[in-house]
Formats: sequence, structure tokens, C-alpha cells
Amino acid sequence: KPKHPEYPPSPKKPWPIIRNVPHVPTSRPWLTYTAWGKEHNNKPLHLEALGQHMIILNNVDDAIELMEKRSSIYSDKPDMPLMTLMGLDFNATFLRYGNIWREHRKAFQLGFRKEMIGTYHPIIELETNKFLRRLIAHPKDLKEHCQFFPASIVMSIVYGHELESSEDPILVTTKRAIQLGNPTIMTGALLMITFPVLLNIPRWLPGGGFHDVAARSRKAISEMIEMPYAIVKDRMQNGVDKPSLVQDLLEKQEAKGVDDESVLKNVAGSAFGAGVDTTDCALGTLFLALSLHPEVQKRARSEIASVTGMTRLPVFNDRPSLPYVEAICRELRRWRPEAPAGVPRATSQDDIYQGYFIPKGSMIFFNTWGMTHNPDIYPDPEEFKPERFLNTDGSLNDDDCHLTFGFGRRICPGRYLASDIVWLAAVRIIATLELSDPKDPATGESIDLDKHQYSNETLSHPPRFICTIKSTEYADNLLRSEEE
Ligand code: HEM
Repeated sequence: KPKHPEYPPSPKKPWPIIRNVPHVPTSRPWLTYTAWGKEHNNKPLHLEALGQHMIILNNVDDAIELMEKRSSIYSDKPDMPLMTLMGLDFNATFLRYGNIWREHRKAFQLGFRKEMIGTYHPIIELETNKFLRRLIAHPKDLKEHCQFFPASIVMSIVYGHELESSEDPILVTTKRAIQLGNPTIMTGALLMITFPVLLNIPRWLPGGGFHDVAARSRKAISEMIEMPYAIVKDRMQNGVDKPSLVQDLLEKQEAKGVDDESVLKNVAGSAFGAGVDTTDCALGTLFLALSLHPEVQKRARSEIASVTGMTRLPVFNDRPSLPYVEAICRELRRWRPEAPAGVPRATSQDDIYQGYFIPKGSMIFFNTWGMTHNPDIYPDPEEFKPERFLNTDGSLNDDDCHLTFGFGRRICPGRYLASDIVWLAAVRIIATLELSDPKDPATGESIDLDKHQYSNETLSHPPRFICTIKSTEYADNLLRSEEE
């Protein structure tokens, strides 16, 4: 008689001994999970490979039940030695559930809770206008602008450091670290995360090249954390008062007599590591969706005109009066969730769900893509249709699609900031610019999403593209009025 109930059903019949090893998807796993979900009524699914159990959730109700209602069991992270090897274990996203993670979370809460974000609005407004000016001046550098803009906001908030140009040594160091510290640039990374035993391959064997990549990543990440931190410390020692999250946390810590700076440094680094690339993905999707859909821009522009009369730039106070613009922001995250396969969790004890056994240490994958592309909830899921978030009277419905920020105790602590950055960028872009004709910059071909696909990474980026960026008749006046 088995000692425990059955595991949830497996989408593929396990092989003898190696079980589901051949079935673990390595390319755009979210699409495979979604297809399996369809075949199994979107019930939780189970894979087992090299002793590792994996549970795939395709249904939002299961995700809420497990990660929110049973959060004491489902808030852990898998032990990911690859991340440690690469120096990524500073990042709160990968911390095991426990006291160190709690300290990180408290610091994030202090800096990024909803009530705090309003104090950052002047920074977001200033940086958004600079972003618009850069887009108008150098439209071909769209990708670089989309990276620089969130980086400059996060850098200002966290370190009080204003980035002047993309040559700023801090930005160069940070970009290098983010690039080198992206595990998916390594062949077989997904397999190494799932099966850490592969990390025992020595450097000199074929497949052992990851050791050198990891060493470079560790060095770059350490520089990324130390460099801007040293600037804040320097300023404080020289009596220069420039508000920043790091200064605030340091002062609070000093008042309590705590002198361990590791949490502080790592929180600041995590905000960068977890906040910039994600927001860059969201902005890329914003430009792609708008340039593919001039009719969406037109409707949003007329909504904005009805509120501002196009005599001023939209401001955060206008947000409740602009439901269609809000619906665009919701549709962006639904249509192309930035982390389409979610971010893996782990169970910290055995559990039984719907009569099935989920053992301690299982990896839990919440398949965001499957949830936001479920045709029963979102008909024609591949279509970009902001109006799906509106009631017939034009007001917003109750679905804010914020599941793309995760669930429960590990939900993204930067979600309010991210939402405000993307909203202000969207509304000011629509008020001042007309976007059209997205093209592959290398071939000049029009973007066709069947051919020009989003990347196969945990954070799935839009294909590289440029688009025609034309100032609207109001652009100059609006931007000038703000700058005077
Ligand atoms: C569009 C932008 C963003 C998206 C789509 C996004 C998405 C996510 C997701 C899906 C998770 C995992 C949640 C879970 O396991 O339930 C996460 C975690 C996290 N995010 Fe974000 N994020 C964004 C922006 C930001 C920003 C701006 C910051 C910081 C300033 C940030 C900081 C973090 C941190 C620190 C974690 C780890 C939290 C933990 O494990 O306790 N994110 N984010």
C-alpha cells in the first residue's frame, strides 16, 4: 500500500528510471505548460526527474489557493546552486523562505509600499519627459531608451544618483552585471536549475564552460552592488544630504545600532536586478502593441484630450479619469506577461491538494502565460484588446490582471512602482507621439509575431524592433510647458 496519495497527473508518461527527464521543456516552457494544461482541464500537473518533483499550475484559482491561502507551505524557493555560483544569491527573488528573506522584504516594504510611491512621482515625471525627448531625438535607439529610462528612475530612488548618459560608469557596470548574470544566456541553464547535479561537471569537460561564465558573472555583480553603494556612503560621510532609499535605510539602521550592511546592499542591488529588466520588457511591449495598433492610440488620445484638453501633460491625478489608458496597461501585462512561466517556488513541507500528494521540496511553476491566455477567461487571447477590461459603460471591470506580479507572500514588492512607471510612460507617449510600423532593424521587415518571437528567457523580451515615432501636434508645447 503506498505511503501517500498519488501525485497529480503527469502530462507525459514517465520513462523507467529517468522518469520525465526527456519531457522537461527547455524552449519557451510556458507554451508547453499551456498546451499540457489544455489537455488536462488546467488541473495541477506533476513531473518527476532525477528525484526532483515539479508541479505546474495553469489555473489562477489553484495558484491563489496554494500560494496565498497556503502561503506558509508555498513561499519557499528551490535551492538553486546555479544562482549562487553566478553570484545571484544576493537577489531577494532567489532567497529561501526565512529570516534573511524577511529582512529583505521589510526593507522593500519600507521603500516601495503603495503609500511611498507618491513621493517618487516627481522623479518619474522628470525622467519620463527626458525619455520622450530622447525618443523624439533618436527614435532608432528605442531599445536603449527603454533600458535607460527605468534604470535612471530606480537609480535615482535607490541611490539618489542621477544618470546623465548611458556611458555613466555605474550604468555600464550594472548593464554588464545584468547581462552576464542572466542564467538563460548559458546553454542548458534551465536544465542546470532543475537538475543541480549537472553543476558537478568539471570545467575541463564538454559542457563545463559555465564555470567561467559564472565567475565573470560573480565579479560583475559584486561591482554592481558595491559601486553605487560606495557613492551614497561617500556622500553621507561628506555631509552631502541627497535623499535615497539606501541613505534612509542606513540612517534607520545606524539609529538602531545595527552595523551589518549586507541586507541593505543586497536590497538595493535586488531593486536594480529585479526592477529594471522587467520594466524594460513592459516598455518594449508597450511600444510594440501601440505601434501595431494605431486605433488603440487614437481612442486613448481622445480620452486624454477629454480630460486635459491637450493644454498640459497628463499627471498621476488624472489616472482615475482615464479608464481606457488603464485598460491598455492591464492588457499589456495580460498579452505579454514579462515572466510568462512565473518565477519558481518550492514547498517547505508535504501537502495534499485536491486529493493529490505534493511532497516537500517540490518545485512549483505558476504558468502565468497559461492563466492570461486562457480563452475561457480572455477570448481570442492573442488579440491585443484593451476593451476586454472595460464594462459596457466604459468603466473598468474588476480584473486588474495583476497576477503577472505573482502571488501571496512573495508577490513582487515593486509592483506599485512598476505600474506607475508604465502608466505615466504610456499616457505621455500617447499624448505626444504617434507610433507606427514596427520593423526588424536588421532586415527592415515588418514585425510579424509568428516569426519575430519574444525571447526564450525567464523574462521574455520582445524581439528587437524599431518603429516610426512622430510627434503629435501638441508634443512640443506640452513638453515645453512642463520644462519651463
Ligand atoms: C513590470 C515590472 C515587473 C514585473 C512584471 C515583475 C514581476 C515579478 C514577479 C512575477 C515576481 C515573482 C513573484 C512571486 O514569486 O510570486 C517578482 C518578484 C520580485 N520583484 Fe518584481 N516585477 C516588476 C518590477 C519590479 C520592480 C520595479 C522592483 C523593485 C523596485 C521589483 C522587485 C522585485 C523583488 C525584490 C522580487 C522578489 C520578491 C520575493 O521573492 O519576496 N520588481 N516580480
